[in-house]
Amino acid sequence: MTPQTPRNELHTLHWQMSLLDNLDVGLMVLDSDLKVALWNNFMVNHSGLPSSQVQGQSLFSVFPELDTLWFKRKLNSVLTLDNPAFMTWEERPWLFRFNSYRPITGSTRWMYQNVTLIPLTSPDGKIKQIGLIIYDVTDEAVSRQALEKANLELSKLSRTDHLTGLNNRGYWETCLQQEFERFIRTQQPTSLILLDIDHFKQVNDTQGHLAGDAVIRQLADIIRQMIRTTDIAGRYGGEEFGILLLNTPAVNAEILAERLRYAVETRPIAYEGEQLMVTISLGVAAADNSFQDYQSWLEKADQCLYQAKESGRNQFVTL
Ligand SMILES: Nc1nc2c(ncn2[C@@H]2O[C@H](COP(=O)(O)OP(=O)(O)OP(=O)(O)O)[C@@H](O)[C@H]2O)c(=O)[nH]1
Repeated sequence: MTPQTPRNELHTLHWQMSLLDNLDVGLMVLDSDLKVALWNNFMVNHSGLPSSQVQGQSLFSVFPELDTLWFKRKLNSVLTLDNPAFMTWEERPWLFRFNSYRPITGSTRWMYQNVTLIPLTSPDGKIKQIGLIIYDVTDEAVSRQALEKANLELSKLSRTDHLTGLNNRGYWETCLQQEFERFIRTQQPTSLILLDIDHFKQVNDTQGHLAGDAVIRQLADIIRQMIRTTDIAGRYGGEEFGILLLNTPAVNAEILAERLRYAVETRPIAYEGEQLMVTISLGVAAADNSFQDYQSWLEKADQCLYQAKESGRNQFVTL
């Protein structure tokens, strides 16, 4: 070693510290008694606390809002197992409640963080410390959440009927199939109502297609108001609707069928200053072990609906 070496090492250490200080990630070192030993500029800027105010202080006295029990357990496991640990924003959005200053993500108030905890050992292997690296992942978190929201919206749209907001035929039929399979497994009573607007062609022909649409929407509203949250309603065809009633025997499904029939018969539909009156016919069929598949169940309800039409409309039929 030349006499210059210590000065060179000091010099190297100095610029290394300067680099660490100016990294765009949070760096901090905790002693084994959880006092702060290093606090870089990122932490100063985002916490508003200068190094002089934090260094040598217990982390938990500087940040009383930290979840002490949980975080101490994490820190202790890093110290005792000598293994790094990671915390992602999906588990906990942030460790330190710093404001978010990201320009493209003005929608969030707090900075989302990923945190890495690293066990640090002194050259003699005796003194243990923990290094914390805090990453600002606000942009990633916000765009991921926006994407998830958009996907949810898309999947909702793909199973929704545009005119009524009820489930569309494809999705509703999938539910029907699932519920039929559940019935076979559990033998819990499950019923199905198919309903259709009477002489709907006349509404279209005399009042126009838009009036017809208003009638379909109003009927969907009545269905929505009258069913339970566990029931599943869908627009099966043009002016035909299906309702799946979970945990409901036919006798109770008939009560709902009659309530719907009565509500439609007695509630005039306002359309462009006119009061339109319509009626509906309904077929009610409970799931049965004799059905081969869900289509047989649907056919049974359709036969009932057909009989209701044949018997004069504005009524329900159960077979
Ligand atoms: N306005 C409107 N009409 C529709 C829609 N979908 C289907 N229709 C009409 O619904 C009518 C169905 O007529 P039909 O199947 O003959 O039955 P109906 O006149 O209701 O007679 P019954 O069912 O026997 O009482 C047709 O005129 C279709 O054009 C829709 O989304 N909007």
